[in-house]
Amino acid sequence: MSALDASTLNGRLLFAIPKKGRLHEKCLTLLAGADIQFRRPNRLDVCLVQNHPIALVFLPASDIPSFVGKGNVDLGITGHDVILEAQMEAHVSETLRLGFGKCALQVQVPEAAPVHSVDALAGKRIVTSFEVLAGHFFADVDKRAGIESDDARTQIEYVGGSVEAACALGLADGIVDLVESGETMRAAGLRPIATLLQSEAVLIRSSTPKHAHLAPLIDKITARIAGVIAAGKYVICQYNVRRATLSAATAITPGRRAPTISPLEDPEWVAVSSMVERSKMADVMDQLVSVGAEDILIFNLDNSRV
Ligand SMILES: Nc1ncnc2c1ncn2[C@@H]1O[C@H](COP(=O)(O)OP(=O)(O)OP(=O)(O)O)[C@@H](O)[C@H]1O
Ligand SMILES: O=P(O)(O)OC[C@H]1O[C@H](OP(=O)(O)OP(=O)(O)O)[C@H](O)[C@@H]1O
Ligand SMILES: [Mg+2]
Repeated sequence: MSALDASTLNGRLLFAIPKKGRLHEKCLTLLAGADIQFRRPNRLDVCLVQNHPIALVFLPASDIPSFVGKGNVDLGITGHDVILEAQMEAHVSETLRLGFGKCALQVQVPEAAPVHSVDALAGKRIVTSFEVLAGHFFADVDKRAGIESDDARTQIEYVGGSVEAACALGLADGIVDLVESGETMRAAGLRPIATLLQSEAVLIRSSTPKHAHLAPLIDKITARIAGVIAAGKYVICQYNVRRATLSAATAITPGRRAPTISPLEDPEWVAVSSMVERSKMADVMDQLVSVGAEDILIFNLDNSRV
């Protein structure tokens, strides 16, 4: 493939995808589920989609909010946390929560430190990749502590990664970093003392789009991605139940709109089919058994439009 230039991209919807890190692989799975076909030549961060007038732009997750917010890129996937850090929440609309990349931004201190609330960190040194959010948070802490002189304020220092090493290296009294399983935090001998925010991956578009003609394609891609996400979130639960206990069973599986009820050859029995949240599936099956349902089956969904 020849090198890309601006004319090749002309008229195409630009869709930003995290080029590395925790969100990258999950985004590729989503694109495949939405049938967005592309071949990414080695090292190239822009590539054309074969079956839609779209170009994918592979960028660091933290740069995506400003590209979309300023309207250079039409659509993007990134973390809610980095939208707030980039101060782009007024410039992008978060149109879909994607259910992955879930984590919390927390203040952490060494296990053994005699620090039990953030107020004890007023005027101390904080290392983070989230200097804007940490700056606002500790400005409030300083205010509560009555710190007014610039010299006495909590110092916020930016690092690009491996934030958890800062305390052990003697660079910080505390850090502000993301926590998912807590494994990194515990391995670094740290414990959380406050949570700034919860985050997950989101689909975003510009609040002031530059390319009005792309709106229908943006809506179509959004609907496809929503379908893939819903297919992962729900299962189909099918079972047989006596007509006499049907209402008790359908109260357990009301479905999204209503359960499908089909007659069986035996007039005393019916088959019920209903969408159930995957996370509630085991509980729902237990409850169905307790009201006399039989032959309970669970089916995965490959895709959906719900
Ligand atoms: N441990 C985690 N679990 C879940 N989501 C996470 C985790 N760490 C980061 N994220 C989410 O992923 C986004 C991108 O962070 P990540 O650290 O993966 O990117 P990066 O810094 O570009 O990559 P890398 O750290 O590999 O250089 C974050 O803004 C956050 O929303
Ligand atoms: O609670 P856990 O499941 O352990 O996840 C949290 C870790 O994940 C991220 O690091 P990443 O993998 O992006 O490495 P980095 O520090 O080099 O950015 C984050 O900065 C934490 O260090
Ligand atoms: Mg990282």
